[in-house]
Amino acid sequence: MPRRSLRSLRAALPLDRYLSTVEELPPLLTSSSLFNNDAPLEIEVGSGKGLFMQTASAAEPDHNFLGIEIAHKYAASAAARLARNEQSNARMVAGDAEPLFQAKIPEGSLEAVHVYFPDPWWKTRHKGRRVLNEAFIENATRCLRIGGRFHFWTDVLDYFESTIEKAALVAPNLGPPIPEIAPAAEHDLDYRTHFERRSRKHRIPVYRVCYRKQA
Ligand SMILES: C[S@@+](CC[C@H](N)C(=O)[O-])C[C@H]1O[C@@H](n2cnc3c(N)ncnc32)[C@H](O)[C@@H]1O
Repeated sequence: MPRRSLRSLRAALPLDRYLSTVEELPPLLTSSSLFNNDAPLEIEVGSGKGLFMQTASAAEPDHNFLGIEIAHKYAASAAARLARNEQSNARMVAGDAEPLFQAKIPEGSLEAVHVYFPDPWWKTRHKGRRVLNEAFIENATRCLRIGGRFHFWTDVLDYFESTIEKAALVAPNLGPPIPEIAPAAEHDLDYRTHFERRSRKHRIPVYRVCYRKQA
């Protein structure tokens, strides 16, 4: 039997509760404005097809999850996953995370920021386009509550090392980098993200770190 395309799946699902453009967002992004409650808010930057958003929001029903994905096609696909699972504690924004962290997220408000397998921008002249630049690291740290977590995983060693160096310089209050261990995966949904699944299945090393913001 032929598989249904992403497009036809999306057409059948009302995504209004799960997908917003930047223009449709409230002035400040908080649990109260987005989910009408005061549960801890976690944000994923660059959700891709949304595996993390699906599994994390199901595993932590007492937390809210906002995924920010610049590619509308992927943001809609991730939102469709959440809609299919009727995940009331998670939603997607189709847009650029950087200005949102600069202007729309209150200081000290977030439980966690997740950045998994950000685009590496391999060429030296393009590395300035990496989402984990100094300004973003500073803004994300400012938006975390004391004790809040910053997770960063990648399979690009140079990106991993330079981000750790930048964080130590511009956001010393993130504290020391704490290595994270990925659990064994028995099922395709056991990976943190689609890119993590791909890397591990191809035996490509993955570098994982978590920070906890200090007082
Ligand atoms: C390499 S993919 C990884 C996707 C997913 N995190 C995973 O691990 O499977 C990086 C994603 O980040 C998104 N992205 C890049 N820059 C972004 C930005 N400034 N704001 C939001 N999303 C961004 C890209 O569109 C892409 O979907």
